[in-house]
Amino acid sequence: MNVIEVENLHKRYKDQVAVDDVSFEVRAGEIFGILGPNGSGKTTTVECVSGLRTPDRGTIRVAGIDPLRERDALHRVLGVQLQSAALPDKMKVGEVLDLYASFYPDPADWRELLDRVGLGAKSDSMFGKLSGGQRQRLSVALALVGKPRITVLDELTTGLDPQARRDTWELVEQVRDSGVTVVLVTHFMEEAERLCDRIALIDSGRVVATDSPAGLIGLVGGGKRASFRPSAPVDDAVLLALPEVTDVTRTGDQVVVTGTGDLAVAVTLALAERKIVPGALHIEETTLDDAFVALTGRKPA
Ligand SMILES: Nc1ncnc2c1ncn2[C@@H]1O[C@H](COP(=O)(O)OP(=O)(O)OP(=O)(O)O)[C@@H](O)[C@H]1O
Repeated sequence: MNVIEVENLHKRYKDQVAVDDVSFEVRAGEIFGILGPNGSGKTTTVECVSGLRTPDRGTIRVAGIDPLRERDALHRVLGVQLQSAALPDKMKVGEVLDLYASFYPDPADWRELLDRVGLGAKSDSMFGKLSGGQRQRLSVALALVGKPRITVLDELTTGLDPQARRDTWELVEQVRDSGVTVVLVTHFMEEAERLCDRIALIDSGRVVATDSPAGLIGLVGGGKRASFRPSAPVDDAVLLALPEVTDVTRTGDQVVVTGTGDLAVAVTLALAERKIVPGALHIEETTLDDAFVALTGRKPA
């Protein structure tokens, strides 16, 4: 079942087209990633979905609700955490939650919510004293205080250290596992690959592809990559003749072979038959980064 449907969304700011033509569906119970480099139109897209901006064209439905026409109904099903929520430094965490809870007719028990996001001991702390990771956790609690069916989390881990980022990822999974559909906006390929059930890959205001992380990687041939420095010259044709190999590129004396299956074994055997040693052999799985580069023709920002 789809809980969000976006069709042909277009939004321009004066002479800047932020969202050119974006369509996607979000299914109930998934973590859906909106992934793309800075400035690709992700925030504008979710602001339109959240009823905070008026699209120039296109249709949006959130649990069947038109975000612009039925704001109160939207408010009941969708909890939003947008980038850099500004809260007064001197406000206590508990006071912030009390305030947000007062916006809803039937709010969640915010103390329980604070425990869930790992801030149970912080209700008397001032917002200004929280670390970056704690602020992000609080922002997740604020997005959930209205007991939404769907939540939008925008650039949740930007600026966090690796441990805080991993903790936040676990929290997002817990939110999904508690039955809330999550729309996760991110420009971190690794984050999307690790967390999302499906991803809309966005570039310059357009959806380049929508699929599971494995599906996106599969779209570009998927599989593996082996790079090495051969001890003697080897023709591309020798490598391309192997059924596991789909492509061979070279940078200086380094050879990069992409393919599938037992790529490294096939390549090293073929080289061994010619008494060539693959120096500095390095084997990698194709990542979303690679898929992004292949699908857009450029590096992620
Ligand atoms: N309020 C605004 N007025 C004018 N231009 C804007 C405004 N908001 C965004 N833009 C421009 O629209 C484009 C898309 O921005 P948007 O914030 O939606 O992208 P994004 O993918 O979320 O990027 P980021 O991750 O950097 O926030 C950018 O070129 C941005 O400069």
